[in-house]
Amino acid sequence: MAAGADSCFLGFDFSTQQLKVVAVDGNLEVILQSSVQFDSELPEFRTRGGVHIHDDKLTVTSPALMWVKALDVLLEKMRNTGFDFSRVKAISGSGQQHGSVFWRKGARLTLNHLNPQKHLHHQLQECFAVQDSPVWMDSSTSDQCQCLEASVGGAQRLADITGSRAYERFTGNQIAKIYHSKPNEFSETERISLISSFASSLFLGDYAAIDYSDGSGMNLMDIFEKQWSQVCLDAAAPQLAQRLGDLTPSTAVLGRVSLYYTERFGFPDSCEVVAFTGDNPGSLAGMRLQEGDLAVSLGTSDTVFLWIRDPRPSIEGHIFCNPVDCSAYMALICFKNGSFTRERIRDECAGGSWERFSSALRSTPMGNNGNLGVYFDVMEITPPAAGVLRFNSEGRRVAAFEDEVEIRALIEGQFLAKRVHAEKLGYKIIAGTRVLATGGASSNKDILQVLSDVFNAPVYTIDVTNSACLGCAYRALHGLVSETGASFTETLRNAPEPQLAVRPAPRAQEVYEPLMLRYAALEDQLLKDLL
Ligand SMILES: Nc1ncnc2c1ncn2[C@@H]1O[C@H](COP(=O)(O)OP(=O)(O)O)[C@@H](O)[C@H]1O
Ligand SMILES: O=C(CO)[C@@H](O)[C@H](O)COP(=O)(O)O
Repeated sequence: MAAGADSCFLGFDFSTQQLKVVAVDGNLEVILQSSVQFDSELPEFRTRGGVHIHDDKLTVTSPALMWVKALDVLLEKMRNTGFDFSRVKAISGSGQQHGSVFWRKGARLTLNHLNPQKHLHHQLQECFAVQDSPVWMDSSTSDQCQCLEASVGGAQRLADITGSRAYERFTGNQIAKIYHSKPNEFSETERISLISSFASSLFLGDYAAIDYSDGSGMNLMDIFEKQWSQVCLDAAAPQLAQRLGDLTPSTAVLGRVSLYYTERFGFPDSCEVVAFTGDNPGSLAGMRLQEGDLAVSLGTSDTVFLWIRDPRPSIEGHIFCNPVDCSAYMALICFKNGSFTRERIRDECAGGSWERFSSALRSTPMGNNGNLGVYFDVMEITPPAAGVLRFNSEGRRVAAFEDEVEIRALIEGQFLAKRVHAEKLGYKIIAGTRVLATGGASSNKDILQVLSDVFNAPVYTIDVTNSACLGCAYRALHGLVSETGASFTETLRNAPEPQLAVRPAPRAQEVYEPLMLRYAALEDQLLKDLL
């Protein structure tokens, strides 16, 4: 696409631990990256890792106002670096998936009349019927999940409609919980947004539609018809369709930025807002995933995802509508024990240093001399189990490993799980397979080496660890031309290609093939023991 070099596109990501932004110019070069860490830069909200874990250890929320204030701070940071907002032709963005924002009656009017002289968080503080938004780490809605599956005819039937069986963190089940446990707040709610559509609403100055791709993570949308499933809506709460508003293609232009941004920051009044989406769909765009590639995101959560044409929903994993091609889909598997578990082991076994953590990986052999572990500090999503288990080379359970062995056992266990579950979904590693890695931990080459060895495939990365932001800057650009039929791939053909980061070691296949079988058997045993 011929976008002038002096034009610019912004991609925001409202993720679990921070708000981030990437700006690319018309030549697709990254010209700015910035972020606001919730814990350290907005300490007044008292989050740890961006969230509040409640006393039941199952309910996990974040204050909706924290995300608003983070946007105030981020835009001011950008202005202070001299960023020229008048160049911005379009913006888009993403949010951690599944989380929900409950707007109070009257909030739309406030959004429509934002005063450019004041901060957003001052104007929107009364706008949330539920102050603490449920987020993806919540696993408190097992009852609602059972109820939803029963009302549509079972887990597989629900997956056939929505792309996933019922999952605790999925928005429909979270809405059902709020409807039953906070009836007053629910009746005060005029609109329910995903975090992605909440964020685009802030820029539009009006309620923004939920896009097909992030909408697929709600257990409420028919992913084939691309509309709300009435039977699912009815199972969650009454009159839900009007509270959710319309769905929209992920490539749609929703409208122009509100006057608030043109007057306060100097955005041009022609600046378009392209539908925001989920952070994993955003990453698919940022890494410009091709069919056959496997993406591994090592953010707060770990995820594995693929581009697929012919979706066959099952009771494990998720199918989402594809964010850049309306006729395609993406498959995703999510692991909750990702970065926080790596940080715990880093603190306990490497004195809090990633460098020492890495050096332990370098000094221990592939296969860890047969020592293997499962590290589910909190109830895992894939598979639904909790606990930390360690086994020595004879398959006997042991209470502890030495520090270096523990570090390798954690990382090998995490990646063996990813390969085992990707293969369960039908994915086969073949010659030519590329593993594309992203997220905070993808900056660690020693972690990537283990990933490459376990998958016996080369691992590629892009320059920007936050591929969701980059992908959304790309999506902003593509949104401007998508109505002409221009494909995302064609529009972004000149964007930088992912670069080879590491190759598998020669004996990797020989070492990890048997370990995969051992790991799969171990997980099966863990699940049987729980029954
Ligand atoms: N050198 C490193 N090695 C391993 N993990 C790292 C390293 N640097 C950062 N991380 C991890 O990256 C995580 C943040 O990843 P990020 O993708 O930014 O998260 P999110 O988008 O979910 O907010 C941190 O929690 C941290 O554990
Ligand atoms: O629940 C899921 C995906 O289904 C998570 O992947 C969230 O989308 C959180 O993302 P990060 O903040 O970890 O990137």
